[in-house]
Amino acid sequence: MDLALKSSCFLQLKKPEAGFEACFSSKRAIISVKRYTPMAAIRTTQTVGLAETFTRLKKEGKVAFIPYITAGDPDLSTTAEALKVLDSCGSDIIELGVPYSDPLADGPVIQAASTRSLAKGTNLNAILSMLKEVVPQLSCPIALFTYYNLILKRGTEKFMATIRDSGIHGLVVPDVPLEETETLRTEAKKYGIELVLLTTPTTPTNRMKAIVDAAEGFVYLVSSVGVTGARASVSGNVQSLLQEIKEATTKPVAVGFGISKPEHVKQVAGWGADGVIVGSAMVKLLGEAKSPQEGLKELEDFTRSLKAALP
Ligand SMILES: O=P(O)(O)OC[C@@H](O)[C@@H](O)c1c[nH]c2ccccc12
Repeated sequence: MDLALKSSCFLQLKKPEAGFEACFSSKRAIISVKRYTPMAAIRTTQTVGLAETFTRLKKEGKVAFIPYITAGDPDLSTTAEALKVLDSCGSDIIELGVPYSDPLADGPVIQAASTRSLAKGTNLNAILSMLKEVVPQLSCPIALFTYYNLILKRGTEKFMATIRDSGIHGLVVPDVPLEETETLRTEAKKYGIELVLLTTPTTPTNRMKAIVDAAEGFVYLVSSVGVTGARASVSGNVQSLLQEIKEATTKPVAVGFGISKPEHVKQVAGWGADGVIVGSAMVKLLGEAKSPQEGLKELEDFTRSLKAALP
C-alpha cells in the first residue's frame, strides 16, 4: 500500500521529500563521562553510541540486530522487562517507539500497539522515567522513535536535553521534512544524540546522498514502499539499493521493513547490510500475547531465533 502524504517527508514514497533513519548500540558496558556544550551537562552512560557500536561490530565481523518495540504495549512495566530481554538476547541497538495517535508510516500491527498504549495513558514523560531506571541495566543503547509533532510540541532543544538525560543515544523521526533535519541535527548534536535518517527505494539518488551525508549513527534503508509490517519476503532490490548507498557513504546502513523471519535476516545480512531491523513481528508477539509473561517468553524465543541467523 503506497502512502501519499501532503507533508514533504520520507513517507511520501511516490515522491520522497525527506528521509529518516534509525540508530544504534554497543555490547560493552563502559562507564564513560561525556561533556556536552553549550550546556556543560554531564551524562554518565554505560553504553557507547550508535556509530561506535557499528564500528565495534564491523571489527568483529558482525551485523547489528536491531529490534523495535512500542513503549507501553501492553504496559510500561512489560516494556521495561522487554528491553532487558532484548538486550540479554544479544540485541545491538533497541528502537523504542513513542506511541502516537497518527502513526502514518506504520502498518496495522504497530498502529494497534500505539492505540493500546495510548489508551493505557502512556506518554513521553512516563517512558523517559522508565528509561532512567532501565537504561543503566542495559548493555546496548536505545534509539527513541517518535513522530515529529511530539518534538515540536515540547520544543526541540528541551526535547533533546530531556531524552539525553534519560540515557537515550539515538533518535529516529520518520516524518520530519528533509529541509528541517538541519535544525534537528544541530540540536541533537548539542546533547550527544545521534539523529538517524531514512532513505527509501524511491528516494532519488541526489536526495539519498543528502540524506546519507546528514545521517548520524547510521543510515536506515527502508526495504520496500508502503508502511511497516511483516512481509512474506524481503524485496530483492535491497541488494542493489545497499550497493548504491555504500558507494555514497562509509556510514553503516541498517535495513528495515518487512523483516520477520530468520531467513530474511540471513538474506539481508548476506546482501551487505550492517544492521537488520525487526519491528512489527516483535510488537505483535508482545501486544497480542495472552499475558505479558507469555509475550516476554515468546519475544525471547523469537529474538534468539533471529539473532542466531546473523553472522
Ligand atoms: O515493522 P517492520 O516492517 O519490521 O519495520 C521496522 C519498523 O517497525 C521500525 O523501524 C519502525 C516503526 N515505526 C516506523 C515508522 C517508519 C519507519 C520505521 C518504523
